Order: sequence, then C-alpha cells, then structure tokens
Amino acid sequence: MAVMTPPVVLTIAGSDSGGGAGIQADLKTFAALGAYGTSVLTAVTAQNTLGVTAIHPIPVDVVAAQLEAVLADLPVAAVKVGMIGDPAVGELLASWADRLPNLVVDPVLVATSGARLAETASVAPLLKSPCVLTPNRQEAAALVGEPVETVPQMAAAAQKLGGRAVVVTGSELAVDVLHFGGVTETIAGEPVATVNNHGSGCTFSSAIAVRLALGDRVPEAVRAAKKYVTAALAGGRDWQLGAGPGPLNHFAI
Ligand SMILES: Nc1ncnc2c1ncn2[C@@H]1O[C@H](COP(=O)(O)OP(=O)(O)O)[C@@H](O)[C@H]1O
Ligand SMILES: Cc1ncc(COP(=O)(O)O)c(N)n1
Repeated sequence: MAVMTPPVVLTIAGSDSGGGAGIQADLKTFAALGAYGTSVLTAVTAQNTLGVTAIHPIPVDVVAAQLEAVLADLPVAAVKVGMIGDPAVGELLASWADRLPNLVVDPVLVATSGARLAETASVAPLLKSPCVLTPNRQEAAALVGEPVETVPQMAAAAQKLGGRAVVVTGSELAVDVLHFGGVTETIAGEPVATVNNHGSGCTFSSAIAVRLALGDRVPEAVRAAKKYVTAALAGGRDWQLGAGPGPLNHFAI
C-alpha cells in the first residue's frame, strides 16, 4: 500500500473546557477541512458558553517543550496561534517565528462572552513576524489605539498593522477587510442570523491555516475560510448547546 502523509497543521492556543473555542474549535476545523491537527497548549481556561471562571497559563518552558516535540517529529505545514496568556510565551513564539511556516496569528484578547483572556503585551512580540493577522474589530482597535467600528476604519487599521497580511473581521457584519500585497479589499459574506457564534474567530483563523497548508495563496485561503466559517455558523443556527452563545457546527459542510 502507498504511504501517504496528510497535511499537518499546528494550533498554539488555549483550551476552552466548553469545547466551543480555542484548541477544541481549532482541532475540529482542521479535521473538517482534511488536515491532521497537532496542538501546543498555552493556557487552560475553565469556560462554558456563559463565561470564563478561571485561567491557568502553562509555564513557558512547558510551552517550549510541546513546540519542540511537535516540530521535531511532524511535518507541520501551517501554524495558527490563538490565546497567549503570558508575554513570555509571546516572546518565545516570536523567537521561533521563522521556523513556523504559514503562520496565522489570531490576537485573542477578549472572549465573545466579554471575559478578558489576554493582554496586548502578550501578542505584541509576534506582530512584527511575517504572519497573517486576524483581529476582530475590538482587537484591531486595541492594537492600533483607535476606534474600529466601520468598514473604512477596519481598512485603516488593516493598513496600519504589519505582517504578511491582515484580515480585520467584522463579526455579525459578516464583512471582513483584507490587506495583502499593498492591496486592501473588502470580503463580504452572507450574514447568518444566529446566537451560536462562540469560537467563530478561532474557526476562521484555523481554516486560513489549513488552506495555506494546502497551498492556497493568502487571498484564496481567506476566501475559503470565510465560506467555511459561514457554513459552520449556518449549520449551528438551529442547535442548542449551553445557555449562552453556543458553538458553531464544524462538520455541517
Ligand atoms: N453572524 C455572522 N454571519 C456571518 N459571518 C459571521 C457572523 N459572525 C461572524 N462572522 C464571520 O466569522 C469570522 C470570524 O470573525 P469574528 O466573529 O469577528 O471573530 P471573533 O470571534 O474573534 O470576534 C469572520 O469572517 C466574520 O465575518
Ligand atoms: C481558550 C479560548 N481561546 C479563544 C477564545 C476566543 O473565542 P472567540 O472565537 O469566540 O472570539 C476563547 N473564548 N477561549
């Protein structure tokens, strides 16, 4: 029998005990889109659809050991970074950035439920790396220090932030703004009327990483990820999991 190796994608992120966001959303997205998922945990959160009740950051040497274990053995083709609970981990990842192929950084700061998950200082070291950065409007505002609400403000923020590319996501607007290769474009999707949006940002950034691992250019990867997150939001519109904003249905494609 012929041997085959599936595309391997790595998530470096926090655990969401409720299963809707973080590492759990990332691994489901990888599986749904045909990649083999690996994971480096940066934090354990006690979390459900209603909120976050505890955060335990993983010590930086244990984060480094996980990263070394994965990269020493598995042919990682893309890496997604989510919640970084500690600036020392941000520094560690920045020092590894040139060995992290097709890097996508979702600068997670606040959960959909409103809970603070990380400080801008944690992600700041990575902002100079050649990554695809995927802030939502609130995160973009925190990173550029200006209000980001409207589509023109999203475009201005995307142009200010550096990296390989920036996608400022518009949550329920269903409109994202991509700045790549000197070109700024609006990517409009179908708005989905749903309360179940917990983990949409994690899912979107993970889907971009899979598509980059499969060989897409950045604009194609972002468009494919937008289609996927829309389908997963639509697929979870009619289910109920938890009393707060529920998760997406990652396998409804
Ligand atoms: N209700 C919705 N209908 C359609 N697309 C949505 C909806 N909510 C979020 N999205 C899309 O999901 C992706 C993740 O963005 P966003 O929700 O802004 O991230 P975050 O979870 O970090 O706030 C973006 O492509 C955004 O446009
Ligand atoms: C561990 C962890 N990481 C990230 C998020 C952000 O989730 P969302 O995609 O809803 O912004 C979260 N709630 N928990």
